[in-house]
Amino acid sequence: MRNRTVIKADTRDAVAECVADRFIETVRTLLMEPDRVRVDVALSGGTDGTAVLRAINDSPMRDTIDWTRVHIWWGDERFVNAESDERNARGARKALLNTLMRSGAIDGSQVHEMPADPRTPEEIEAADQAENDELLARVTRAFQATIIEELGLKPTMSAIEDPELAKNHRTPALDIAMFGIGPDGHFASLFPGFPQTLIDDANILCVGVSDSPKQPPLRTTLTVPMINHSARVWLIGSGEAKAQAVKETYSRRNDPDWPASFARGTQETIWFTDQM
Ligand SMILES: O=C1O[C@H](COP(=O)(O)O)[C@@H](O)[C@H](O)[C@H]1O
Repeated sequence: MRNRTVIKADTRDAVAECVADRFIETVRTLLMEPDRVRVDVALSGGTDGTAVLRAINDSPMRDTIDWTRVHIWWGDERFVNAESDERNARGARKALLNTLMRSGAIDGSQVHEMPADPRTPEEIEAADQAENDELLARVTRAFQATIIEELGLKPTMSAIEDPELAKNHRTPALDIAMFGIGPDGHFASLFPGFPQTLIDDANILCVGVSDSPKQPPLRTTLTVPMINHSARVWLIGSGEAKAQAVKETYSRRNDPDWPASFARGTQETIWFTDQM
């Protein structure tokens, strides 16, 4: 098993601060690598994910990062109107990104939001599951093309026969992917017993969920193959409500009933908690 670690802090706030400190230090270190052009990170919504972003925002070390070379992604998103408070991206803007954008440290081209629902409330109300599935399939296919364009070329490029061409292609990979863990053990929008959790085709990087057990029902999410190409996968679960999920997801391997048990970074996989 590749590098599974638990980092424990005493309180929920201390967990968020600990992740924030590690995030800042890791990004700074990566940006110092001689060949490094940029760092790509995936953020999370939810209570823990948003607390981490606030802690980064409040850190005296925040501005020691050269944010002009940091690109922002999300592990999952709620497929609702772009301005909805339910959007993980909107939560992230309020907690951190607005500060960075206002100061000019980050610009819009570095922020890669997952798609929002373009429909009117009436159209959403009238849509059936088949229409939702079709729309989600369409927008996630388009977003997958963005991932490939930004983070590497086609994940199947290793199959290309021309070795010279193949050398220039890499599997899309994030440098840091952070996830909150739900009390049911979900991470991103990969829920217990859901088929999306079981996708193991490396060509499928991003998919839709039209019947999420957690509101809102329509979502987009990175898949396990995409997540597990990340160098560093960080899972955050604080508070008593997450205690069992943290324990089960850390101690199990690839258990569909505890989706975060599938998480595995190529360099490190860390559970941050105040519970174990
Ligand atoms: O719906 C979601 O839930 C998880 C966990 O959220 P929490 O409120 O239980 O901490 C979150 O990580 C994910 O990004 C979000 O879409």
